[in-house]
Amino acid sequence: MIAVKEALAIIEQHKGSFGSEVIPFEQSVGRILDEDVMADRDFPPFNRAAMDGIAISMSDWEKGMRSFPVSGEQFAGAPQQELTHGTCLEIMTGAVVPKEADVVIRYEDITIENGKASVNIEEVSQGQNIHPQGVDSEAGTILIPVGKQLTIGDVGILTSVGKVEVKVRRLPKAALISTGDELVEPHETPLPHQIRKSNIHTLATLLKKAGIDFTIFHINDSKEEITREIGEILKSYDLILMSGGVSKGKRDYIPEVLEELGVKKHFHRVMQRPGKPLWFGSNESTTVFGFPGNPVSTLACFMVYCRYWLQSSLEMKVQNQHAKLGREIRFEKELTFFASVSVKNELGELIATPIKGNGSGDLVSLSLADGFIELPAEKSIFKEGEVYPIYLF
Ligand SMILES: Nc1nc2c(c(=O)[nH]1)N[C@H]1C(S)=C(S)[C@@H](COP(=O)(O)OP(=O)(O)OC[C@H]3O[C@@H](n4cnc5c(N)ncnc54)[C@H](O)[C@@H]3O)O[C@H]1N2
Ligand code: MOO
Ligand SMILES: [Mg+2]
Repeated sequence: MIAVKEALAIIEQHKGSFGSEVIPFEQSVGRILDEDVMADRDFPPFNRAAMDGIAISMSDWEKGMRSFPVSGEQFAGAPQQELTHGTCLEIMTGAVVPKEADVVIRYEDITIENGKASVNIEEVSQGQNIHPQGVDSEAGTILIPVGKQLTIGDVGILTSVGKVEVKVRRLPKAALISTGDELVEPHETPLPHQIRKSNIHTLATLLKKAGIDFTIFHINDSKEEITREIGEILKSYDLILMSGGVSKGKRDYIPEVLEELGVKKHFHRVMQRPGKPLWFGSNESTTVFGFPGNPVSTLACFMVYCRYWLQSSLEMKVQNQHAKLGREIRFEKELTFFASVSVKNELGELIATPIKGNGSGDLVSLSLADGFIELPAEKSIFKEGEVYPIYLF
């Protein structure tokens, strides 16, 4: 059995790589950019009026002019005009500042009467209310660097530079497999000795949230069936997430079958609760997580290990989150404890309060949980106010 830290290090060593793909910008938020996005022109691309008003020349102002005949209008979307010295042009926000003009004065600061604009303020400065060409970014500079996870703010940049399609890192194609003779579909009525599947649908929801395509399978607890089905599934998927069948039970065949099928075991069992029997391995094309079947274990193992594998594989820069314990908790075993917690934000601080539940089979208590807090194996008393890593759903 290995420690959590060692398990994570092994996962990092066995990260995947799925190449890249080109997708429409509409689908790009959350994806990892696989090219630099450059400014195709200056930002802004011309001296842009930042206020509605009039455009004048500073040299006229310096000569003492305070009243300017209006010689025309410069609207947004119209080609640049040339200002005749000794006059002004009315100008709208977003318009190109006319040639020879270098000051924009707001309508609030002028009075227009009989075709003449009189300025009502004492001072103006060269360039006022003008957003100069190239000040935000010059043509050719990198606006979004390779490796960045695209955000809402990036959509505006992509479209501004004409990137209707963008190269991103491809995501793994996943298979989700539930195992167990006791499981029936959610729409079915279970017999007294059966239960409805839940883990696989929780995992499916997590993958959907991550934008990962998946197919759901079910395999019964028969060694022949497991061998046949997994043998087939291994041929077409980058990632297999399984739930159940990895512990010590007489029909927990998953670890031995995977190894017989040539999937190399990288570790089996981690010094943690929940999720101790976690199995992780891979062959040249497919990575396999065998999550322990108890619902809280499956979820915790996905949150801690599978997400880490995805982040490593996609070379994402991730900042680990931490939270303060909302109340004292004791855990005597020499295992890392991933405690289910409800989380609230109190004046900018995350407060994680452990949820009372009945162990890793208690999926009802998960309804109150927002994530897991990681309490290290070396300690057994965790005091209110202490800060620990947190994995939020
Ligand atoms: N002798 C030992 N027994 C067990 C140990 C151990 O160390 N020694 N470990 C326990 C721990 S910890 C866990 S966690 C479980 C892991 O069990 P398996 O991964 O082998 O899973 P199963 O035996 O197939 O099922 C366990 C439990 O989970 C339910 N389950 C499974 N799949 C689903 C699903 N898709 N949706 C909902 N529930 C599911 C299943 O019905 C069982 O109740 O082993 C302990 N035993
Ligand atoms: O890992 Mo098991 O999840 O402790 O029940
Ligand atoms: Mg079992």
